[in-house]
Amino acid sequence: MSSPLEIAVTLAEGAVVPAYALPGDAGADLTITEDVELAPHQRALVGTGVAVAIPEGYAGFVHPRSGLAHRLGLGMVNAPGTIDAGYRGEIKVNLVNTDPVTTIRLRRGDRVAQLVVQPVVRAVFTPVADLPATRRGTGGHGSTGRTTTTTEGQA
Ligand SMILES: O=c1ccn([C@H]2C[C@H](O)[C@@H](COP(=O)(O)OP(=O)(O)OP(=O)(O)O)O2)c(=O)[nH]1
Ligand SMILES: [Mg+2]
Repeated sequence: MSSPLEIAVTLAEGAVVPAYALPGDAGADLTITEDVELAPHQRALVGTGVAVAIPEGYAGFVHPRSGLAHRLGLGMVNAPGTIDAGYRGEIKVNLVNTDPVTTIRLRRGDRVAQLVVQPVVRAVFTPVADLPATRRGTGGHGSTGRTTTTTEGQA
């Protein structure tokens, strides 16, 4: 197994070091430092108390947790949130309650999101007259055909 990438972190009061719940997990869980109550469809920018120094050539991506999404309807407005290598501020999570009926109550210390660290490349964007041809061409947005789960055209 390759050795893990070391990332320096600072912690505000009540913050928890991001940690992988199990071997092989891609995301290190992030906890919040305050209690939050989200009414149906309400959103809130919530602090984790964690700041990181991600090395150049990598970025962090803050993803929702599927269990909370499934059980409570908790989502993230900007999922996945991008943590730039140069960012030294507190990682914040833009949470949203997607449930139409039930309020979500989160407690300080709850693991509400997960940080996935990935290599990233910097591109050079070069304007040209024409792009190289491909089989897909300009087709998108369902151009390869309908899926069996579509409700289009149903009464
Ligand atoms: O979920 C997120 C997303 C971003 N950030 C922080 C880290 C990131 O490096 C910085 C800027 O994020 P982004 O580039 O997505 O936001 P922007 O609206 O483009 O702001 P900026 O003009 O500061 O780049 O905000 C978070 O703490 N949480
Ligand atoms: Mg930006």
